[in-house]
Amino acid sequence: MSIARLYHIGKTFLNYGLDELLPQHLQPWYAKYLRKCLFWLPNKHQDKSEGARLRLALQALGPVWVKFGQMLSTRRDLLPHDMAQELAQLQDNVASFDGEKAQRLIELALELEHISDLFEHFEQQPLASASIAQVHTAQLQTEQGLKDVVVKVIRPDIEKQILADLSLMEQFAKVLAGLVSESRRLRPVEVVREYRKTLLDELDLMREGANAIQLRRNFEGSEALYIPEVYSDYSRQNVLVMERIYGIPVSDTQTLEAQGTDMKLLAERGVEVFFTQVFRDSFFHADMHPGNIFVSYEHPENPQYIGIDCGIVGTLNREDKRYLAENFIAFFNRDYRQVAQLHVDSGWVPADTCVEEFEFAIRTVCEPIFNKPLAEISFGHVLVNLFNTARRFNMEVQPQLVLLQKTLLYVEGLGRQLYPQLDLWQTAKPFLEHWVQEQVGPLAVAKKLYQNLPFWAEKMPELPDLVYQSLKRQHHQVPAPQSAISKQTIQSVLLGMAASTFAIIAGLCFIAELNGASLSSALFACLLFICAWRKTG
Ligand SMILES: Nc1ncnc2c1ncn2[C@@H]1O[C@H](COP(=O)(O)OP(=O)(O)OP(=O)(O)O)[C@@H](O)[C@H]1O
Repeated sequence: MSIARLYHIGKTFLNYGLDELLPQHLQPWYAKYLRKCLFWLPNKHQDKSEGARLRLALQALGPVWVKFGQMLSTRRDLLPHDMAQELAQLQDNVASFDGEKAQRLIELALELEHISDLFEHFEQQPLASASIAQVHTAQLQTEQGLKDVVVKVIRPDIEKQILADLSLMEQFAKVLAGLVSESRRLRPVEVVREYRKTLLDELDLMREGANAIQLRRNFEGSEALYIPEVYSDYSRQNVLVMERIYGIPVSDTQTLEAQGTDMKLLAERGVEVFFTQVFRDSFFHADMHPGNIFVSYEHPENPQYIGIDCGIVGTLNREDKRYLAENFIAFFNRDYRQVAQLHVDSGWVPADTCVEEFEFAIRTVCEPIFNKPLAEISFGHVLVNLFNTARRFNMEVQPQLVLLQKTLLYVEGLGRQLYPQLDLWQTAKPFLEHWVQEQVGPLAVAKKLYQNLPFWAEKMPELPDLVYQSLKRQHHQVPAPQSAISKQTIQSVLLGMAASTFAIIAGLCFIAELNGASLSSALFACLLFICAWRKTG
């Protein structure tokens, strides 16, 4: 750890008066004493608000801290609203690095003698430059002809810098948590650890490439979302080559309106794409800030999103998805008992939680939200409130849910910016209800049968053998008078098995939309079940 860097960080903190963010009565005496000793580092920005001072300090400390501030701005569950708003203004204003250097890095990574061995034309002047990577345009000869591509390359030596700053950040977080017990509520160590993981993931472009390929596959042929093609043969840990897209930045509402984009449809599609990613695919783009979303120039009446930068993605398991969907539905039905019960059932809060008390707490926090018209309610804020309440009842922090809530806030903000009257609940409700229905309705049963089919297909040939052996055993063991009854039982078992087979066939035909075959198989299954039942009598 560099002493000079440590001093620089401490100086910046004090010059922006960040020590004053902690109320005096919470500061231990030795911290106050130390502050007095450092008299030559006064707060030079007393005229500014706390949020503005924090924003400026992070900006002064460089990209790793700026990105940290950007991440914090999305943690509305941890920060006061005005501070989060301030931090949301943080933009990475980084100078680009030398284009020739970028070219050399690409040549080295792709083992090229010269960049022209692979690319027809490589533009040394970067198209964009961000804190971690820089993007250059080029043309690539592919099987489909000459294609416009972009080459993303990680800044040289950035990893060392990031690791050094991250370890300093971790030390600060530990000191803060140790010195001021009140600050533990903000879980500084945990927040920094989460940030570390996100940042280190972003340093691996192979990972980003793989995520983009998966998302592209999930939305193949979709009218709502397009993900550019990744040329994985030319992807390395620090270099990513992908199709160049031409689109209107989603924040440029003026151009979108000028070309006659159906803004309502565009806003609704944003919500639809998000819920599809979460509930259908369990794989969602979790870095949906406006710089990563474009809208195609084509078909403004049927607008299509284009998504880039798939470095951060989230996933949810089946149970999380189901409880989440049911939570939303219960919440919008104002069924707080159900919300509380779902939190217990899902294991998000301990099993011994008093459901009545929890229900009451949720009601207290959430009922005021319904003072607004339904169309104005934010799903993201509903989740923030729910999680904050649940945390008081010892809910463990679930990183996948935090990521989801953060993305939801982005999606909502974006949707309302495009079309202020966007009714999120009306857009999402049919989707959620349909999804829940699919999980518990007859289709779900049929699907489960379908999923278990390989197991039954494997076991089926063994069944006659098993029945035969069981008959043989009975024949040897059971005394004569009872064998007549056993025969009936066996017949009933066999009929039951045949009935089950036809029920499975009916389910499969239903999935394959062969309704006639499904109905007749179902009828036949019923008939066999009745026969089996009569045999038991
Ligand atoms: N496939 C593409 N086609 C056209 N432009 C692109 C493409 N990919 C990236 N860009 C441009 O490069 C910019 C930076 O790309 P990207 O967001 O992937 O980099 P980043 O380093 O992850 O930035 P940040 O972390 O700030 O989001 C984008 O905002 C966009 O302008």
